[in-house]
Amino acid sequence: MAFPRVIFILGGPGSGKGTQCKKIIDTFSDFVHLSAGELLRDAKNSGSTAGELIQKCMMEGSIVPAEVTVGLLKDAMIKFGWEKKRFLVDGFPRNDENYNAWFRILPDPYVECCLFLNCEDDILVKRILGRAEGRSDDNIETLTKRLNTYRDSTQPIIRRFAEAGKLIAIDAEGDVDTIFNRIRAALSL
Ligand SMILES: Nc1ncnc2c1ncn2[C@@H]1O[C@H](COP(=O)(O)OP(=O)(O)O)[C@@H](O)[C@H]1O
Ligand SMILES: O=c1ccn([C@@H]2O[C@H](COP(=O)(O)OP(=O)(O)O)[C@@H](O)[C@H]2O)c(=O)[nH]1
Repeated sequence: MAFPRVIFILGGPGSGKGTQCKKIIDTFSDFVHLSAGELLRDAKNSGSTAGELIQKCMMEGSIVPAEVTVGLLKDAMIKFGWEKKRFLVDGFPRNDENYNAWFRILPDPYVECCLFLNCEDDILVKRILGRAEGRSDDNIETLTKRLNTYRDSTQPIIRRFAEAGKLIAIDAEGDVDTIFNRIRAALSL
């Protein structure tokens, strides 16, 4: 049985995960972009039973329980063709619970690497407060909590990938195309 190939994309809120994933899928047709945050927002808006919990976590800048997120990611991968594509899993795994659930629930998927978009907090804040998507969590109060969650829960996961020899760190400061070229070079695309 073939397994899906996965590249996790991590980085702080506003580090450019969505922007760079879009550029990758627009340029290379064998990639599929799965944003964990988008899947959660879609589930919330479609009246899923987990909707209230998702809304609460997003407004608190905390992390939705893994069984919800992994279920959505798994369903999306199956929909796109489980073993045929290279999946860019954006914004996940964000904490130990996410990380452990991924490997517990999914049948030993092949994780190529974790791409880490590295960006200082002051730039993250500027980008998020300038993002014009009308997201209810893009306000300074929730953003402060998201940055704390990123530091306390997600950065240890990034270190975990580094220790496993699976981390590709990218300088995510600069213009969008310069960063995209760094990613292409790092992934040999
Ligand atoms: N390299 C960059 N320079 C300036 N602004 C950027 C850059 N990359 C992304 N942005 C902008 O910053 C905001 C956050 O980017 P986004 O890709 O949504 O980040 P994330 O998915 O990591 O939260 C968006 O408004 C986006 O247009
Ligand atoms: O695997 C995930 C991905 C996202 N989120 C929630 O969704 C929010 C927005 O995440 P997204 O990746 O869309 O945006 P970012 O914060 O990186 O800009 C986060 O603050 C979390 O509350 C989550 O709980 N688990």
